[in-house]
Amino acid sequence: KTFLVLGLMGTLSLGSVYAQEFHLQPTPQEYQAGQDSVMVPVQYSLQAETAFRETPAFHLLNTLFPKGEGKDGFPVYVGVKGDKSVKKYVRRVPKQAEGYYLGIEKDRIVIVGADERGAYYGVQTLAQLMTLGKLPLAEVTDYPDVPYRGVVEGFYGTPWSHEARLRQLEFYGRNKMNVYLYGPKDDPYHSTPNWRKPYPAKEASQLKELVDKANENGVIFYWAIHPGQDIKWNEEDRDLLLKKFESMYQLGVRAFAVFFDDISGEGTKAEKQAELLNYLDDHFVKVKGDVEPLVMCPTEYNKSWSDVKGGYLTTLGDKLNKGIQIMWTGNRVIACIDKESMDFINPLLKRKAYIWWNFPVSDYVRDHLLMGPVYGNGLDIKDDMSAFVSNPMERAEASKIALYSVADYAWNLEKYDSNASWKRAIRDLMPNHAAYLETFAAHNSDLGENGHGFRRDESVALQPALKSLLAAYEKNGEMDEAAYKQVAEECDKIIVAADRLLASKESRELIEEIKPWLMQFKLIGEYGREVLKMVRLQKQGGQEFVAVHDHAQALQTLMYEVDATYNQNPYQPGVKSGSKYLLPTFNSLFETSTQRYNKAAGTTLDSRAVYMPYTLSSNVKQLALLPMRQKGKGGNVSPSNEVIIWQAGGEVAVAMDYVRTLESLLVDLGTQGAEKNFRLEISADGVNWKTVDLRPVPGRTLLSAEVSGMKVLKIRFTNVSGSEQKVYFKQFRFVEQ
Ligand SMILES: CC1=[NH+][C@H]2[C@@H](O1)O[C@H](CO)[C@@H](O)[C@@H]2O
Repeated sequence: KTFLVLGLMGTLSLGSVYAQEFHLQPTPQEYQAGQDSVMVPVQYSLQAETAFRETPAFHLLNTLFPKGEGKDGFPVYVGVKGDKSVKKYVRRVPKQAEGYYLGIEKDRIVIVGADERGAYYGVQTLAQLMTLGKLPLAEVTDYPDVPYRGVVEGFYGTPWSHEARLRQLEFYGRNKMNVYLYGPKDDPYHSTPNWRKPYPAKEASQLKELVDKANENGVIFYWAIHPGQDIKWNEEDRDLLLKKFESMYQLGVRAFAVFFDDISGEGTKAEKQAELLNYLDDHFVKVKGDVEPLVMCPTEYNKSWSDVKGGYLTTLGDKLNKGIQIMWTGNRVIACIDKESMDFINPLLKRKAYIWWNFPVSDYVRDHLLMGPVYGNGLDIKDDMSAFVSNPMERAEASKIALYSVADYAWNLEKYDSNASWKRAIRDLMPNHAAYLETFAAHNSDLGENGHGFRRDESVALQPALKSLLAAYEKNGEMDEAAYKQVAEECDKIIVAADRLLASKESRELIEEIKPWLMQFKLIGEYGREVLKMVRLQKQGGQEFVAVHDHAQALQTLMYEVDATYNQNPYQPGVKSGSKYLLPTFNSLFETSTQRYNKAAGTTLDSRAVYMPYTLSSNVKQLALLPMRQKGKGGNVSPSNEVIIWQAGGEVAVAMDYVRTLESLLVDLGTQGAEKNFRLEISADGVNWKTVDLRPVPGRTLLSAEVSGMKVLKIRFTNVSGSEQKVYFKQFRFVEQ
């Protein structure tokens, strides 16, 4: 039970305010603070075995006191169960691994770990209490629910930088996370083609530095290999893999993993995978004697991909040496973990699954940031999993909001409170801008439509006002004044928050990561402000509506430009913000108010809310209504599944809002030889046309146009065969430079 009697007397004027919000992270199993406190000592005298001085706990302790260690300092008794120096307290120490007892008394501080890492965690907790300005007379009896807690850097996309990883490892130490698994999919020495090769000198020395940093912070650095796509099940590859592990061992790595996820072919065979892992276990791990248990990620790593009757999972469960950990992402690739998930997998694996939780990873929704609370995992499964590690975003600093709460959850499941933890995570990340970061994070948490169907809540506090404002106005043109006021105030908060964060001196690495989203966020706040004015003016019928409408459209264009300029990756390019409720609501209000104004004033103001720089026109009936899609820095005409009856001379044209420069253009009519019957033309002024070559892509019906560098205002594609053509309209897509 955690009860925080914080009746710390007036002496803690500043502290007592802060103390009200004070909360140890992660939430301890048991924390009892009395009425009294002692001054934070400026010096300490160490009462410990000499061996203690070699441990990370000592190095951390030694940084906590301004005047360091001295024989007249405040006595600090610290050690692990069995040490003479702390014998008196041994009964207070929890039996769980990594547990600790921390006692703050009038004349001493006592820290006893169940083991070395427990002592380190006791010092981390002391460090947090010392920020209170005075040390409460307190007792903390604490231990983790889940044995392994931390992060697997296992995402697709730009691997974290060396500096980002160093910062992460300190963060893990502070949050009592004890594992970091290095496995970035796009590191060529982790995966195919170079998993067989040792790292080049620079990368090798950086990895050594990471291992040292991890050790300092009580973190087990797991190096993972991802050989499955091209591994041969023979002695040569097995020995090459062993040699690679040996080269990593020479760099200081003492924990190893083998990932077989996202592969096809020979490498997916369970018997072979088990044979290899057992070989490594018997001939490397057990031989070295100072290496952590092996971890493996199976090819069938989630229930929706598993075929229990096929026997893949049961083969691993039956054949893998008992000490080897097997990872699991839950019922689907992206899924929250609950009791039912664990009851499915553990019997098959014949061990507690090592949870690889795919959140806040965003490599399948790269235009979104996942800054919301960590919620949806069961609070009743602490005894069902051997680990809970999070696969984060490629934006390391932005991932810390979720990672803070993952640490909180995995340490003490029953006491976990997702919303309270989320607020603390934000304050921990930006103490001086917490309110602004919370405003931003609240509206940047959902993923948008995605292939995994995984969604998150967003704009939770504002949702009701957004909904009732929209409903009142759209259904019967009424104004819900209370909702209007709340949304208007939120727009002001959004604009201020974006500016303050963009200009902040604090956490520059975070701001640089999320800058495009902050820019987009500000534009959304300004857009919302204008749209609210439009709604008000439309009801009054004032002429000023037009000017405000045009300003709102200008903001739509600026939002489009941000989306088309930044984060242009080949998967989900662009910058989406407030995409679940905030922006859709503003867009609906924009469209409805403009349509209503047009009707009343007989005007033809453009009521399309989502800025679209490209306009389709066609005299081919079945093409005329196909929507244009803007995607990243380019556009495409939505394909049609029908057979198109394309009359002789029929054409499809795309007009740009202003002259742009093309990089590439692809057309696919689903029939060979289409380039003989159709002509592609480009115009930079809408008057003069130039025919462009259409090159068939070998073996496909795809035609590629040589347009790189061409200025374009209009594109035209015409049936010049002189007769009707029956073709498909599978692709018409261009990319700008
Ligand atoms: C175990 C596993 N392997 C893949 C898969 O989960 O999906 C993740 C999210 O796309 C991706 O980052 C990861 O590399």
